[in-house]
Amino acid sequence: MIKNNPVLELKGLQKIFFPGTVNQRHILKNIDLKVYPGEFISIIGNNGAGKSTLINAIAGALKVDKGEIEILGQTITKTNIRKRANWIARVFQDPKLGTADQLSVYENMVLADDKQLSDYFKGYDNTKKRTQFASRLAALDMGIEAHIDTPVKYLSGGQRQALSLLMAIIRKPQLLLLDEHTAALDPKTSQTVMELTAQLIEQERLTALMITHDIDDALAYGNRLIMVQDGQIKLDVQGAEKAHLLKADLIKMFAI
Ligand SMILES: Nc1ncnc2c1ncn2[C@@H]1O[C@H](COP(=O)(O)OP(=O)(O)OP(=O)(O)O)[C@@H](O)[C@H]1O
Repeated sequence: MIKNNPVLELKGLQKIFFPGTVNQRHILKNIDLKVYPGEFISIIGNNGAGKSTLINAIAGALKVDKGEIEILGQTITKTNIRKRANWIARVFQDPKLGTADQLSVYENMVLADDKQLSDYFKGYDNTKKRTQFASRLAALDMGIEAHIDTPVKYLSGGQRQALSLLMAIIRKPQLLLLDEHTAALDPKTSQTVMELTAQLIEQERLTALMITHDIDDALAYGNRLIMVQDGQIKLDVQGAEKAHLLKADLIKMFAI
């Protein structure tokens, strides 16, 4: 099968914290990875394995010491986090991080959709945009559309995380990074947001990397699974191989 060009390519990524000191820690050890359009990759691994460091490096929140990062064949290793936001969107574990507390749901969505930001504040009739946003909120089926003018701080954690997700994808990013984005939610809400995530990724044909500690979710969702151990990719499976993976086998691998 001929594959498209990768959306993301990591070449020999290395990160060492506190180099040259007694606290030196080699966290990313020569990571090579190609991520193709439409892939939805779960990333699992022990605490401290380097998963968030990897995501931070891709998003531009952290500088790497060695290696290259490419998006759609363009090297972005030295591109700052703001510019990378043109291609990369992110949803964090804490629902509070993806939205602005004091602003309404509508205002938050305006900021996320900031291409026409000036239009919104020039007093234009934004009825069309409001209707569009309301219908996208209604599609989430989390009751947020009824609160479109409510400050986000009054939403539940699940509603807020669903809104963060919608805001992250509103401009169709080339790459969506999900950093344990359901971990702070109760089990039922976590499952609702997880299903919503999978649905949106499929509908919008997004490419996504999702860190999770939930092995069941890592197995049930996405079409590829990566295990990071001690700063290296220890397992990388997709398709039928992923579908046949057993939870017990993965748990055994954690112990190695
Ligand atoms: N900015 C930093 N400065 C120094 N050390 C850091 C920094 N960020 C992460 N580390 C260390 O790097 C190691 C890997 O952290 P990282 O957050 O990437 O792990 P993780 O796999 O995401 O773990 P978890 O599942 O617990 O979130 C940890 O030991 C952490 O303390």
